[in-house]
Amino acid sequence: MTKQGKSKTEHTPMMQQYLKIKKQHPDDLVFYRMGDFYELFFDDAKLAAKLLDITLTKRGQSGGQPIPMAGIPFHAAENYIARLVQQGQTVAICEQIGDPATSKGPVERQVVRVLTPGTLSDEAYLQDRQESLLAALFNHAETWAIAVLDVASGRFNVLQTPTQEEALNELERLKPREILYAEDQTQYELSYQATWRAQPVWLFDLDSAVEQLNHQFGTKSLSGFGVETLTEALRAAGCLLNYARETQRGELPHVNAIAPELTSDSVILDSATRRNLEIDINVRGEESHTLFALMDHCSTAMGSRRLRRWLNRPLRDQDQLRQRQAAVAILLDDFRFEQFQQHLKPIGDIERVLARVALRSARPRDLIRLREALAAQTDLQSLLETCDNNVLQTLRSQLNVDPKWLDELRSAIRDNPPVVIREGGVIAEGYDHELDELRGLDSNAADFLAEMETTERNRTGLSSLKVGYNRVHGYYIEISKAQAADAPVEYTRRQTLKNAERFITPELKTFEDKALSARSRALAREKHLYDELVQKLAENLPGLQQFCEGLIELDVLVNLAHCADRFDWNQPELTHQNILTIEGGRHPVVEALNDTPFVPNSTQLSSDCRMQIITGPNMGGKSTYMRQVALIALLGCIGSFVPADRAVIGPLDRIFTRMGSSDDIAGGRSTFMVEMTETANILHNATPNSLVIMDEVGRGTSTFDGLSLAWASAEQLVSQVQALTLFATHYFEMTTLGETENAVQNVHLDATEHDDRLVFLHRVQEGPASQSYGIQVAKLAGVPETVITRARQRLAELEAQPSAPTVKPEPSRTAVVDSAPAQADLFATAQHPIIDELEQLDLDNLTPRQALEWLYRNRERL
Ligand SMILES: Nc1ncnc2c1ncn2[C@@H]1O[C@H](COP(=O)(O)OP(=O)(O)OP(=O)(O)O)[C@@H](O)[C@H]1O
Repeated sequence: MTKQGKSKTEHTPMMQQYLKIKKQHPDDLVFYRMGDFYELFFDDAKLAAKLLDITLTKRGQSGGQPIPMAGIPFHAAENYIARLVQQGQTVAICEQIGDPATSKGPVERQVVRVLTPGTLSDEAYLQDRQESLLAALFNHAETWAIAVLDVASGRFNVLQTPTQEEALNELERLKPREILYAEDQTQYELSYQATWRAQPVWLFDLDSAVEQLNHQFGTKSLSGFGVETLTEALRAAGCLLNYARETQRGELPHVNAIAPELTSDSVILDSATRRNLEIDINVRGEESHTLFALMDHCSTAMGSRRLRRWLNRPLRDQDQLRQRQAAVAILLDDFRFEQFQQHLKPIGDIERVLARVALRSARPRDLIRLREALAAQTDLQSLLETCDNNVLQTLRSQLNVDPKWLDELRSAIRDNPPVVIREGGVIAEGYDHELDELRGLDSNAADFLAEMETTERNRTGLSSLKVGYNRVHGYYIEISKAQAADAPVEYTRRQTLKNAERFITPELKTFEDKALSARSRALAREKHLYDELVQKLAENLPGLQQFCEGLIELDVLVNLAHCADRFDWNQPELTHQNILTIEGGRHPVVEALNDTPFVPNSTQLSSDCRMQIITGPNMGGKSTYMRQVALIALLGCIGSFVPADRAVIGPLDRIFTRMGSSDDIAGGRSTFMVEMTETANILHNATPNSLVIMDEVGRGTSTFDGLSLAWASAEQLVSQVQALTLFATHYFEMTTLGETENAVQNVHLDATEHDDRLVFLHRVQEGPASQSYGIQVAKLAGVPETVITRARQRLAELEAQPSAPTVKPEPSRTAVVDSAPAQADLFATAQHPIIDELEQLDLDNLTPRQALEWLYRNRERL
């Protein structure tokens, strides 16, 4: 049992206060403010000491037991809190709100904020180029609902899906740091670290959700947002809003709208596809060498976050995509994007600044950032004026903000203000008459002190005499130890230092009272003015948010133009025909990383050819080729130009990939199980508008099982599903599928042996591959020579067998294995040279001796 359980009367009054607060926050680490420290007690202290690697101490005794305690200096708390929250903890900040001078017993304290992984808005806790989202998941019957809020920007979305699997896919796309769910429902394993938090079921009540949301947006009905019928999503949204308010301990005025995200609007990418295409996380779970890492040259952090969101949610609305393309094309003209970049680069993260304005936690430097952004308005608008394009003209009008805000911020805030308003020095001179006057009194002090120092030094003849000020002890006259004994009698000792004594005089005391009061009045005035300014900005939030939205979208479009120019990408054509044509396509990331020139390849998928069966040696470039096709399609669906000489992209609804393999140890699934689950998902959900990438399906099991499964899956995809499919395989027999299915084309990647070296051509050519080169590739990879030699021998033996064992078809497999040849590996198809020679022997004209010699010679070769 923890010590918190002890009877209340056994604790000191302060501990009683602490325990009362802790009881209301059983799951949070309570940061209990004591002077210049936040203290944690009992189990909180032990956990924090472990997670932060700080010292665990003891504080006196309570209830007869020493109290475990860990302390964090107030001024360094942000860093510690950030580390705790990153590790999935929640922190309740409990401040002193009473006045210690007048309090009887412990000072009154209150939790002023709860920091949780999904509700952060302070700069110190957030990653620049990544959103930190809060979500709520709710399931009722056949509906799965997600509400998602970015507290740091105010964006609030809801969506519903008909299956759990799709809902989990959406969570994988959004990657919320914290997910709320009803306590009678389940939490799920996701591929990234998310904190799941159970909430009482009644918080998902529909009526109170609708009421809360209307209250939040100041509306009577939610129909204007297009979410009225999404009842399950509204229940999730209600619970989420309540939680966000609780943690912020206040209103969220920047959350002023809710928007539905319809899954039917986007090209769906499941989590396996997201991982395989390495959109913003590579297969090793890192950010490097991803499409996002390659493309992110956004000028602002908020632009980067938006680009990431676009890449993760490609769109189906071709009109919208064409408009984006047209905007990118205009920005490319005369390198216009470079001029925009110049003006966008100095702009800070005002999306988050505005959220902090709304939450009244904006710091002086936030306002400077806002000021800098507003200062770019005129230049950006006049640049946009020259762009004849709908999207860019809409952005231009979005950037319209009343110039009075820029004027106000210019006149109100000093150029290099301190980090916090606490010590003052933020409000500029000339902004407020009263403040200037109070400051005047304070600065006159400097003259007064200098004058006093001279007079007193002359009067006393003490050369070491100095007049000074320090925050703790106030004003003083300092005299060195050696001369201190000669201080005049009216000097009263105030403080003793190692080498000096400090004194006060009645005259200095009177001055001190006056100066300190002017200083504290000036500080109070400054704080008041600052709060008033933030309040005024907060009241004008929608206009500023619209300005910010305009900047973000402009930044992303400018970035797309930058990429098109830098990587030599071209504008794809979007069509309603169900085709995918690529000429001279490249894999953008492989191309950028490789030292050697990238070999472009073309692709043609249409009703005549719905599936390419791709064969070729390991390392030949099959995976790269297939990924490049998917990435080109994806880029086309965000409105970007693409790495190809020419591309025509039909209407896509989903991109599926089944590639590589990894154990899902956490989920308890073997490599083969993962492979088959992903294959099942594709076979169930792909449509003729889906792009399907299958890499080596079936390789995780025995040859015949694997080949049969690969065959049947491919057959189903091409004949029933009719999806646009790229199917790479090492099962050479798969290349005969085209004999029965017209819409199947064989292509291969090739290699040649040159001076005993294997050279990969990386060129996609028509027809099936003729050789596997597996052993040569193994040699390249450094497999020991003895093993390579033995492998060659074994290969020859296998190839020399008259025929490999045939499969006895089970009834259910008949269709597959009827046409599946006996030996299932590409190695086996190349005829051994000895058999070639044997076939060519002219037996009728061979002497017995010659025949025997031939036998001896060739036995040696085996
Ligand atoms: N078109 C290309 N141009 C230049 N280099 C390429 C090209 N395609 C692939 N490569 C290079 O070849 C390497 C191997 O390619 P990839 O992984 O696609 O081969 P693979 O055929 O899928 O191999 P495996 O069957 O072993 O998975 C890549 O890492 C890349 O460096």
